[in-house]
Amino acid sequence: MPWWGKSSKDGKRKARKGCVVDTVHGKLRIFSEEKGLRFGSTSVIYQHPSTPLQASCYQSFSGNPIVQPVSLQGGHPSTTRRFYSENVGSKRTGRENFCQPSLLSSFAKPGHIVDTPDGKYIDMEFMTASVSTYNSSVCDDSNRKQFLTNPVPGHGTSRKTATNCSSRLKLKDKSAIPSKKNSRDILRPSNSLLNKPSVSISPGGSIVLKIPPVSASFIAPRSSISNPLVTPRRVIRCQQFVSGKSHANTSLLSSGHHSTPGSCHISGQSSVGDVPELIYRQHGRCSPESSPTVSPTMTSAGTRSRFNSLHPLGAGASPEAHILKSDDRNRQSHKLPLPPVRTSSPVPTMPSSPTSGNSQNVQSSVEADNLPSPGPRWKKGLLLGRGTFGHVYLGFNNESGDMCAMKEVTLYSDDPKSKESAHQLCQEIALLSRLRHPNIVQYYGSEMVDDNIYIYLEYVSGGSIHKVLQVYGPLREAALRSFTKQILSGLAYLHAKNTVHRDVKGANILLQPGGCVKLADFGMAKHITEEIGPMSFKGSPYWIAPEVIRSSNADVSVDIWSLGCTLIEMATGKPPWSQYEGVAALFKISNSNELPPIPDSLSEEGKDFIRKCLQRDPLQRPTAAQLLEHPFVKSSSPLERHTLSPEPVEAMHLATNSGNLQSRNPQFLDPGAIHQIRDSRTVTPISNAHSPKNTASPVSSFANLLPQQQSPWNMSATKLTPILTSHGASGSSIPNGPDIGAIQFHSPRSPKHMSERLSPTSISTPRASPSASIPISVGNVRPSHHSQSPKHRCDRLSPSLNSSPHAASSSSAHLAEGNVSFSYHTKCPTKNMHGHPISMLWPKHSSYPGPNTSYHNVKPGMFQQVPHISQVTTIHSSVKRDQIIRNFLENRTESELDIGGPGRD
Ligand SMILES: Nc1ncnc2c1ncn2[C@@H]1O[C@H](COP(=O)(O)OP(=O)(O)OP(=O)(O)O)[C@@H](O)[C@H]1O
Repeated sequence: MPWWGKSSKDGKRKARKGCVVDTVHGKLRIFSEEKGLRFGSTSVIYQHPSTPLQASCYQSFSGNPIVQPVSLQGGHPSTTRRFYSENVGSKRTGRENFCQPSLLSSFAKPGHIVDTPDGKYIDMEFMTASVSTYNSSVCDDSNRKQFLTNPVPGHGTSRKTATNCSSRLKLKDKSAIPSKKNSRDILRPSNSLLNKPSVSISPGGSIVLKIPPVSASFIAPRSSISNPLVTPRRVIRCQQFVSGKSHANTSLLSSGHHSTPGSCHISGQSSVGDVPELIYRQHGRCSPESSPTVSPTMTSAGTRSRFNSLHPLGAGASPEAHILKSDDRNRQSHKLPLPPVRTSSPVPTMPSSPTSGNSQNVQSSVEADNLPSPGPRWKKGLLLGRGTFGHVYLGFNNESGDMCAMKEVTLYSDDPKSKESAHQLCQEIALLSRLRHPNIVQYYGSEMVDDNIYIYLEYVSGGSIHKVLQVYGPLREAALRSFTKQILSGLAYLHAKNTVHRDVKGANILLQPGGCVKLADFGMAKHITEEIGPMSFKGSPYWIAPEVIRSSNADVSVDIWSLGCTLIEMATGKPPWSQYEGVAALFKISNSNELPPIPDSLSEEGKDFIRKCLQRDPLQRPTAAQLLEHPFVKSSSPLERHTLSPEPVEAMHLATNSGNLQSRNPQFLDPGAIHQIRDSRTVTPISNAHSPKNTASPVSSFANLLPQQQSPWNMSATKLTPILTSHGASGSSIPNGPDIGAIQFHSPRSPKHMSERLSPTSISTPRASPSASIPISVGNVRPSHHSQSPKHRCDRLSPSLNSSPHAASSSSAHLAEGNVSFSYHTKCPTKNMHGHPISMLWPKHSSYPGPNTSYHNVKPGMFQQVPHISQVTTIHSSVKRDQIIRNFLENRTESELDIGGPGRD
C-alpha cells in the first residue's frame, strides 16, 4: 500500500467524494487460458466443454472442472454455457449537472491480457461500461459533447439524468422493490458512440482498447445464444453505475489498515495510462464481514428467476426455455445482480466424498432450480491477514472440506479508495489467472458478492516471510538458499511471461509449512511488452530499484533488485536501508552509489549473489534464469521431505472418518474458473476436482534443510509436530490470528505410517476435564541433546499428536493462574478436519524459562493446554510476544523444543 500520505490523501479524496458507480459486476471475468471473449461485449459466455446442456443452472462454478470463456460467436449451442452481464447505468456526480457516456470497462476481463499471435501479451485498458462523471479522465471531450448533444433517451435534460442517477443508486440497494423510476433512468449512449472498438496507446504506455459505450438495448447477440442484455429489465434491474475518477487521482490514497510493511504505490502520472477505469457499486447492503456464502434459506426464488433470465440460452433454444419464460414474469421484482449460471458441471466434490459422484452432482445441479438453494459451499472463516485493500480470510468448503484463501475487498461508491482497490484487484486477477507455477500462489477464481469482490487463492498456511522473520528472526543460510531459489524460480517463470511483479519483498512471499515459498500479491504486477515498460512507480521503498525511483522506465530487472533486498531482509530480518525513513530511503537508494550492508553471516556465495542483484545498472543485473545457475542457489537441491509430519492425528481421523485425504489438496479448484457475480443469497462453489495439481514440488523443500543445520527456524519447524493436540469443540475460543490454518497440517498419511513413527517415549493426552491439567502420560524424556537428529525428534514426538480428539479443552483457568503459556510457533491450525479446535501443550507451573533451560523426566500433569498464541499474548501482555518466542527459539535445545516443561539443567 502507499507508504506515504495515506491519511492525508485519503482525507482529501473523501472530501471530494464523487459519484463512483460500479459495475464490478460484469467485470469479473474468466481469465482463462483460452481466448475468445468479445471485447466490448457486455456479456461473457463460459463454456463447459463437456457437460450437457440439460444440466441445470446451479448457481455456482464450483463444480466446473474447466469453466472457460468462449466466444459468443464460437459457442456451440449444444454445450452448456454461462455468462455474465455487464450493466449500464449512470450516476450523479456530485455537483456535476450531467453525466456522460463513457467507455466500456472490462474488469478482470480476458481482454486485459491478451495473447497475441506471437505469444506476447498486451495490456488492455479497462474501460468503463458506464455513464461516467464529467471529470472522468477516460471520457474524452468528443464523447462528452456527444453526450450533451444527445441526451439520454427518456431524459429531458442531462441535469435530470444526473439527479436521477443518485436515486437509482439508492434504489439499487432495495433490490426487492421494483421501480418504475429505474426504468426511466436508463441512460443510453448516443448512436454516434456506437463505434467499433479502437486501439491506441495510452499516456501510460499501455495499449488501450477503446470500446464504445454500450447500452443493453444496443447490444446485439452475435450468436445463436441470446444476449440477455437486450432485455430492458436487465438494464433496469442490474447495476447502474458511473465510472469513477482516474486512477491517477487515487493512486496515492491509502487504506486505514495495512499489513505489509513498507509498501508503497508510487503511482505517478504515468500510471494513468495503465489504470483501469473501474466502476463501483453503491455502498451496499452487506458489511465487509459478511460471508459470501449464506444460508440456503436466503436464496429466493427470485434469485433463480434472475438467474434464469440471464441464462445464455434464454432465447428459447435450451431445455430451460420454458423456465426462462415463466420466470420472466417474475423478474420484475429483482434488481440484484444476477448470479452466474450453474450449469451441468458436477459439484466439485472429491471422488471419495460421500457427496461426490458425477451422477449425484449432476442431479444436484439439475435440481438446483427446484431447490430453495444449493447450499453454501465456501464459507468465510478465520481472518488470515489484512492487506492494503481488504482482508484475507480462510475459506472453507463445507462440502469437500477444502480450504482456500479468500481475499475480500469491499467497494464503496463514495470511497475513492475503492477505486484503487478495484484497480489493484483487477490487475491481480488478470495476472494471476494466467499463472501456474509451484512458487506462485495459485489463483482459483473470483466473484462479486454484493459490494465485495472475492479473489480465491491457494491457501498458503505458513504466512508471509515477513511474519516468519518477525516471529523467528533471520533465516540461516540453508533456508536462505532454498527460499531464494524458489523465489527465483517463480520470478523466472513470471519474467518469461513478460510480467514484472514490482513488489517482491518478504511480506509478499508466503510460506508453506513444508518449506515451499510462493510469490503472492500481484496487485502491482504488470505485463510488459518489449517496447513499453511499466510506467508507473510501484513497489515498496526499501525494496524498490533505483531506476524505478529515478525514471519510469523499468523492466523485469526491478524484481531482481528487490530479490536482493529480500535476501538481505531474510538474512537480517530487515530490508536494506531500513534505518532510513521512507523518503530518505528512497533518496538513499536512488541517489547514492552505495550498496547496502551485506550480512557478514552470509557465505561468499550469498554475498556475491546479493551484489549481483543489487547492481545499480539494471542492465548489469542477471536475469532470474541466470541467477538460478548461481552457486548460491544451485547448490540448494530438493531433498526428501521428512520432517514436520504434523499429520498423524489428523490423518488418522481422515482415514477413519472421511477417507477423503485427497481433499487436502487445494488444487481441486479450477484456476480461472471463477469470475462471477452473485448476490449474497446465492452460492458459488469454486472447487474443481480436475484442476491441475501444482501445490507441491517446490524447487526445494525447506524441510530437507533440517538435517543439515540446526537453526531457530529449523527448530521451530520441528515444533509443529509435538505440541499439537486436539480437543472437543467446546474448547477455548479460536483466535483469528493471521497465521493459522491446517491445510498442510492434514496431509494424508496412512495409519500404518503413523504407527511406525511411534516411540516408547510417546506422549499421549487422554481425556481430561476442561478445568484440569491435561494428564499427560509421559515416559522419561531424555535430556536435551543438541546432536539429536530431527528425525529422532520427529519419531519421538509424533505420538504426542496421537491424542484423543476429545482431550481436555484448553482452560483459560490455567492461563489465569499465571502458568507458563508462551509459544514457540504460531503456525498452528486451530481446527482439525472435524472442526475440533486444536491447541498446544505448554509446561505448567513455571514462568518463562530462561536460556539454557531444558526439561527432564517430564511427568504427567506438567503440561497445560493453550489454545493459541494470541491468547498467550493476552496473558503475558507485559512481555513482548515475539521477543519471547525468539529468545526461546534461539536458546532452546531441540528436545526442549520438543517437549517443554518445568525443570532446569
Ligand atoms: N493465499 C494466501 N494464503 C494464506 N494467507 C494469505 C494468502 N494471501 C494473503 N494472505 C495473508 O493475507 C495478508 C494480506 O494479503 P495481501 O498481501 O495479498 O493483501 P494486499 O492487500 O495485497 O496487501 P498489500 O498491502 O501488500 O498490498 C498476507 O500478509 C497474508 O498474511
